[in-house]
Amino acid sequence: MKIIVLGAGAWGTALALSVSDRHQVTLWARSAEQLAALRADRSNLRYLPGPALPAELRLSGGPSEPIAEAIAGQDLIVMATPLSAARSMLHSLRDATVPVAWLSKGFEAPVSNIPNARPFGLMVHEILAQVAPNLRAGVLSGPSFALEVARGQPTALVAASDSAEVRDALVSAFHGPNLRVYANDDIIGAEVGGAVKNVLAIATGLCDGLHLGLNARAALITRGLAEMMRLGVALGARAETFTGLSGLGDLVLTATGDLSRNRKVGLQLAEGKTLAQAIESLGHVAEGVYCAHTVVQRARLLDLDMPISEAVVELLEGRVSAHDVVSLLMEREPKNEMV
Ligand SMILES: NC(=O)C1=CN([C@@H]2O[C@H](COP(=O)(O)OP(=O)(O)OC[C@H]3O[C@@H](n4cnc5c(N)ncnc54)[C@H](O)[C@@H]3O)[C@@H](O)[C@H]2O)C=CC1
Ligand SMILES: O=C(CO)COP(=O)(O)O
Repeated sequence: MKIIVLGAGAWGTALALSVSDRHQVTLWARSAEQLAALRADRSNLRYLPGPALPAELRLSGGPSEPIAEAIAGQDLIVMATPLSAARSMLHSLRDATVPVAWLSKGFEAPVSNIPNARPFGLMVHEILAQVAPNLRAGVLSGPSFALEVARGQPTALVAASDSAEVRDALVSAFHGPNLRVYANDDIIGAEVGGAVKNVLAIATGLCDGLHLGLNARAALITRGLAEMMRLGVALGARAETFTGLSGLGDLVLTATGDLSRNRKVGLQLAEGKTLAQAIESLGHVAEGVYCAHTVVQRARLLDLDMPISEAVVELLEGRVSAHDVVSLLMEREPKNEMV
């Protein structure tokens, strides 16, 4: 199979190199500088230091090879950019005739300069319906730190799409000895899980950075899962998807794993760093920072209670301090668990 991965950050690089022994894989970098560095180093020192790029992995990109040229003749196109690039990338791919998958996990920031745009941020499948309705596409999600996948450590993913052809293409492309890829037709559930777990990982990082203890962390993960499920079901997802890889699976990984950038943001805010300092020190995207506001905004429009996500927004937007977030959550009125 010929696969092109558009975007040479940590995750695109890891996924591309992990299957380059079995497929003809091209990793496409946006800028000429990034492409030159990948070619010179045969490693992605900026975004994924450590793993070498296998000799079989093809490298392309930069202005001399725009997306339209790069995707010609490919069997599968993978968008490996942050969510903020999804709209423009889907626009460039709108006439593609082969399956397309995206890896980003989040909600877009609200777009105000698009005629008839909804007044709240969208998930990628909703952007797809606006800008590329004829594309056959889906998301590849689930608990997967890039570095572990690049090292060949066992990982399970979920390929979610309403198109069986797209699900099958993703399983054929990525299922193998180190990666298990499960199919799911609940794309809403997969996208809500992937986005909300990033917001919750900021909360859990904060909790651990403040040394609140393991009881508090377990409570945050469990009540966070309830929030994720509440929003997802209200948006049209199936409840059971949230007990799967893109829900509970990715929430546990991101909330507890120190490789998580979102968790690191919470840990650094607990240390007294500013949000700008935390973002600067990462050098990678932490999607929870950019989608927390939208998660809460969409929940409010649906009249849903998401207190942990609300507390993260209060913190990120500077209205409460790290220490006050705890009282914000603990001093709430008692309520029934299963509502
Ligand atoms: N790193 C990880 O372990 C995982 C990340 N993800 C998700 O995948 C997405 C990408 O994450 P990472 O690769 O880790 O981010 P990263 O911060 O390591 O790299 C982002 C890459 O996207 C490129 N980029 C940005 N805008 C672009 C555009 N318009 N066109 C082409 N390239 C562009 C940047 O140059 C950079 O190479 C995020 O939404 C993240 O939540 C999902 C699973 C695992
Ligand atoms: O999505 C991820 C793992 O599944 C990566 O999480 P972070 O973006 O928080 O590093």
